[in-house]
Amino acid sequence: MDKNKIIVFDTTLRDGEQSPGCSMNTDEKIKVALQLEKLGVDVIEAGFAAASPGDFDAVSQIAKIIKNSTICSLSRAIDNDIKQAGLAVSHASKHRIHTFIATSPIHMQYKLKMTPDEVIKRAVKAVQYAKTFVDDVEFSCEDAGRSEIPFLKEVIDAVIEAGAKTINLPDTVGYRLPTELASMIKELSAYTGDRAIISVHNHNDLGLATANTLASVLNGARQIEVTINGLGERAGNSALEEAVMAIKVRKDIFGDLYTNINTPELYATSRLVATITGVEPQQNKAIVGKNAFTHESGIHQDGVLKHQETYEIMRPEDVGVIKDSTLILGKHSGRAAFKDKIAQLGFDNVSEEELNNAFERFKVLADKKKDITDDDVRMLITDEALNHDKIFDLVGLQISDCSNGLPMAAVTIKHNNEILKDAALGDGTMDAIFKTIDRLTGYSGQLKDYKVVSVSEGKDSLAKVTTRVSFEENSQTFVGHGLSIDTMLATAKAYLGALNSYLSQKDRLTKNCGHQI
Ligand SMILES: CC(=O)SCCNC(=O)CCNC(=O)[C@H](O)C(C)(C)COP(=O)(O)OP(=O)(O)OC[C@H]1O[C@@H](n2cnc3c(N)ncnc32)[C@H](O)[C@@H]1OP(=O)(O)O
Ligand SMILES: CC(C)C(=O)C(=O)O
Ligand SMILES: [Mg+2]
Repeated sequence: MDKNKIIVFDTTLRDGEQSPGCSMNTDEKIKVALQLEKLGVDVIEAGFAAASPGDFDAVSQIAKIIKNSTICSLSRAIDNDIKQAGLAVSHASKHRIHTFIATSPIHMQYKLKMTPDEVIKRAVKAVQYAKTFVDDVEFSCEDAGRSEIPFLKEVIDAVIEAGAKTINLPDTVGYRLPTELASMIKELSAYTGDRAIISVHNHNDLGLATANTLASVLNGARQIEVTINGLGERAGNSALEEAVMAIKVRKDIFGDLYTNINTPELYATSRLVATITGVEPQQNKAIVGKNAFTHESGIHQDGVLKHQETYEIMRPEDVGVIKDSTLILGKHSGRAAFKDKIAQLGFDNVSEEELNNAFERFKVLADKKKDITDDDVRMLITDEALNHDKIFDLVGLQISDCSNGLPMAAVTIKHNNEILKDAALGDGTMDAIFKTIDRLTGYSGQLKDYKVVSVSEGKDSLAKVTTRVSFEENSQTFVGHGLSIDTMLATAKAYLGALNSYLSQKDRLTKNCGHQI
């Protein structure tokens, strides 16, 4: 084992997906997993296989596709959870089961209603059962941050004896301060020695997740559990991009410690996750926020122009932010320049069909919009990749809405080579669009969330609409994406996109596991 290597365990697809409104379908999860592999993540926690047929399917598909990262599934210390996890990851070339049970007095007494002895027995049994499926078993002491150290030592001894190779000590509720966690990890990693790898998984309830992760690394943790954009339950998890860049930038502190992360892929990964989930990182978010490398005030601009390092501790290109793009695209650009720009932006898995469609849309856009920015191109390509399952395809939209009139929408949709047309009145233009689409498709969606952002600046900016819709009572929500210079057109596309996502997931689950959603 390399003592200086920090194993990066990404849990965007599991803990990240636990963020309210961040659920992804299998296709979307596969896209994120492929990007995480390209980023150089060591372990991808692809989901919680026993949670639902959709989760099981996503973990299994990812296990079949990813070659270079270990694929892991979470499971409670319950036989059926472990079995589902074992079956789902079995296809992977490198696979792991991550099983857990809470070890803090408050969780054991009130949630599990178990004595500490029962918890140890259950933990041992879980690890032993997981070992019948895979060799690589990780055990987590949930709420380790509020657990008693002597008890943690007992659990550690017992699960290592049962075969666990990684011991995760999560600060599940983000309670600890860096000094406290540093001393806990120091004591427990010294206690564990070479018997297992100590991992940390810190939540951000007090805004200290990354500080806690770094303090732990300096005190013996050799695996960090992190998420892209810091997504995760409640206030989120420690952000992968923050922890990795801190280790890289502060060589004076971290010495020979290193990760295998290909940092120029960080920005593209962050954009992909933000686009798929519809959850944008705040503008001032470290590393990947819109303002992370923007200098507004004169003194700062003067300093950066004279010597970049006066106000920048890392180069934007180190994290994949391309600032001064030399290749400007406009209405006279051809396919070659467009293709080149896509490669420059880091997209190397684009199919010929996606490229051609995006190029056609780029030409239409270039007729309407003077400057095509890198963000416009990035969005066109991502939008093509996310909307390829066009079971219902929007062909035309007409709307009318006056302050004293009746909001009306007329929609034309292509479905199975048939053209469907209808019109409806609504309480507003959007309502009229949704009602017409519902009537045409025969599916009645409930809109749970709607967001519109402008992709770049200016009145002619592209509008990017994200909808979150559920199509069955109290069921999972599906995300749809729409991109257009016209916000209402983008809205209609996003609503149909959510329906297409629902239908293709339903179809996939029926084919793959005989389950209905
Ligand atoms: C800190 C974390 O992030 S933990 C991971 C959180 N992720 C998830 O919960 C994934 C989504 N969850 C789900 O889909 C569901 O909760 C399921 C399928 C996992 C379980 O559903 P249900 O069987 O209906 O149980 P429910 O969610 O109501 O309650 C959880 C049960 O698991 C028990 N439990 C919780 N953690 C563990 C554990 N690690 N090992 C064993 N049992 C556990 C609880 O005590 C409770 O048991 P009880 O019903 O006897 O009181
Ligand atoms: C299941 C564990 C690792 C977890 O997510 C937590 O404790 O926060
Ligand atoms: Mg967690």
